Amino acid sequence: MPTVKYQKGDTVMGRWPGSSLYYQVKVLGFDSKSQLYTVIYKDGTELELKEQDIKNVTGFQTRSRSRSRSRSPGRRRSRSRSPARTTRRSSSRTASSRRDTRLKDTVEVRLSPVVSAYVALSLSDYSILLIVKNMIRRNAEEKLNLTKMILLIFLLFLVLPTGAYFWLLFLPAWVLFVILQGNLTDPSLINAPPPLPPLDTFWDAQALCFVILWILFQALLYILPVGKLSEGMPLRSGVRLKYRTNGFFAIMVSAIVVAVAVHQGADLTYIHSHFLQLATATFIISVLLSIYLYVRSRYAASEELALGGNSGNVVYDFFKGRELNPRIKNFDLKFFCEMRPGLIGWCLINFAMALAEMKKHNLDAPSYAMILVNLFQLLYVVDGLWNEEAILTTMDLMHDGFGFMLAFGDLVWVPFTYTLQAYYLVLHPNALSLPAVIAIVTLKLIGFYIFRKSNSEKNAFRRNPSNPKLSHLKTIPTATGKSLLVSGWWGVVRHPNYLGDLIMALAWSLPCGFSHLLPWYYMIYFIILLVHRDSRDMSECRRKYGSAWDEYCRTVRYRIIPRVY
Ligand SMILES: NC(=O)c1ccc[n+]([C@@H]2O[C@H](COP(=O)([O-])OP(=O)(O)OC[C@H]3O[C@@H](n4cnc5c(N)ncnc54)[C@H](OP(=O)(O)O)[C@@H]3O)[C@@H](O)[C@H]2O)c1
Ligand SMILES: CC(C)=CCC[C@@H](C)[C@H]1CC[C@H]2C3=C(CC[C@]12C)[C@@]1(C)CC[C@H](O)C(C)(C)[C@@H]1CC3
Repeated sequence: MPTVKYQKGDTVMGRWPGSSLYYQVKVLGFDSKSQLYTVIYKDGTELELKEQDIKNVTGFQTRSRSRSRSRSPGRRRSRSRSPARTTRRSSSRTASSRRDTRLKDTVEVRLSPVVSAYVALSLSDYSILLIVKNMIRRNAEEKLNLTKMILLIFLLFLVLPTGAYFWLLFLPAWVLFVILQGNLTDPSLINAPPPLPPLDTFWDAQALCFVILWILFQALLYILPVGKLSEGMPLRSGVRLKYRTNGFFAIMVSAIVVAVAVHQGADLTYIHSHFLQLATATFIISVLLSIYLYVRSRYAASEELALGGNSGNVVYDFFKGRELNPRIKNFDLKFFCEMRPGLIGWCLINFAMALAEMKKHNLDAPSYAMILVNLFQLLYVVDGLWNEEAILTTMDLMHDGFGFMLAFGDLVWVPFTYTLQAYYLVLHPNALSLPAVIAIVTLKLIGFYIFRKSNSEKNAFRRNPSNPKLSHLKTIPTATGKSLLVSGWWGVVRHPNYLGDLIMALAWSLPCGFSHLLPWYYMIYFIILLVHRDSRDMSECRRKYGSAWDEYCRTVRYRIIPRVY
């Protein structure tokens, strides 16, 4: 390699992809075509890095002594000494922000593609594989722990590229399954699926027109120059995109329009009687949208792509999503789909189910159970839209590509499975005593309080770390320049917002009673979703923040439920 800067066999410092951490690596070779160096970390991990992600060891040793003791992140355990190890915890914002400024020069991260054994995996999935690898080793060392092993198999299944094929088929099939179950007198999540209805019952052109009209109506409300223009978090390029956060306005206008339509004689119980056809129509739209997203992502610049979902495996990338913020002019497709048609549609469907219940059982008013489910979920959605800006600091908006998973999740999964409790109650009434109502309402309020307070605390901190209202909170500085909250809600557990969300989910299922598992589906799904998101976030944060994250985990020991998990 005569003209290249680093030679085969050189020991250099290589940037760990997606972070600002450098580890000692050995150069194995250089590919002049791709201009990438193949390097090997101490634990045997091979990666391909760009020249700009490599530095001389000498510069590092003079800058910081502790750096020389680093190991690669793949091997790092909680006690490891990694380059970004921070032992000092700062309770003063000034101290941490001073350090933040000093470290600014290490913030910019340019990723080099990972091309090796895990070619089809995203980087976060790659980190999950490393966790799984560690778990297998530890499980072999310790005694086999059944729960850990189940989690392990589940995680492996989620990250394997072949998993994408499975999920592509499973998710729509599951929506169909629960919708068909909800129509049975004796639904069951564990019995064999009911026989498929004839194919033509799935299709209804009118249902498709209604869905298209609904999406266009929401798009119109979204583009109206009403409400705040909020800034998203800085992208890798440093740019901050602007988002029209007028979700609360959108749900208010939608409510007025629906009320006027009902007053004019529109029969919303159509939604209950054509639930399957509406779901099919929305599914078709989500598939078309995902195809469009995939095709346009092929023309997107590399800095516009998410870190995951760019494996080269078409099915996997189609499923995960490649482009981070696909936009048509200022119209942000991901933000719109996540916050508008499905979310507001969820409330519309719930309301229609309440009307269907009244019609079916000749009631003057919906049952207590139906009222509770409607009000609880309405509160959840309205709160999400009122605090719409906070969504800009969540994982989906900041890190995930927009592909089938989110398009289908936002447009089909949310409105057609999150409404299952209300859908179930139409045919399966459940009488509630007053004390039961009071107990369930109390539970919901507790969950909501934890959820809202913790989300707002993190959002306020991420938007302005020097916010005087947060100056009493302890923080841990990290090598990226961002700090981590280590007291307040984020000092109780690592995901207090998930805890609040789970308590609320419990309060949503309780009104439906215990006769069937179907209305508990959301609770079960949600536990799986949040446990998975938590591990994904853990590995993502470990990769980003290195040993500062390990220190956070040592200080805040539990993930979601204090002293339990
Ligand atoms: N109903 C549903 O179907 C559903 C599904 C999923 C999620 N949710 C809800 O949506 C909300 C957002 O969830 P999310 O999954 O996006 O995760 P999140 O908890 O809002 O975001 C995780 C991110 O927060 C930052 N963070 C973590 N620990 C921190 C600390 N100690 N101090 C400061 N920042 C910290 C990290 O990002 P940075 O460090 O990069 O900022 C991390 O990646 C949650 O309330 C969740 O319950 C609802
Ligand atoms: C297809 C599958 C199984 C998964 C896709 C996940 C997707 C449905 C969720 C991922 C993030 C979720 C989310 C909300 C709704 C469901 C998701 C999009 C949320 C908009 C619900 C309202 C809340 O107030 C919120 C905090 C704004 C939520 C943000 C995350």
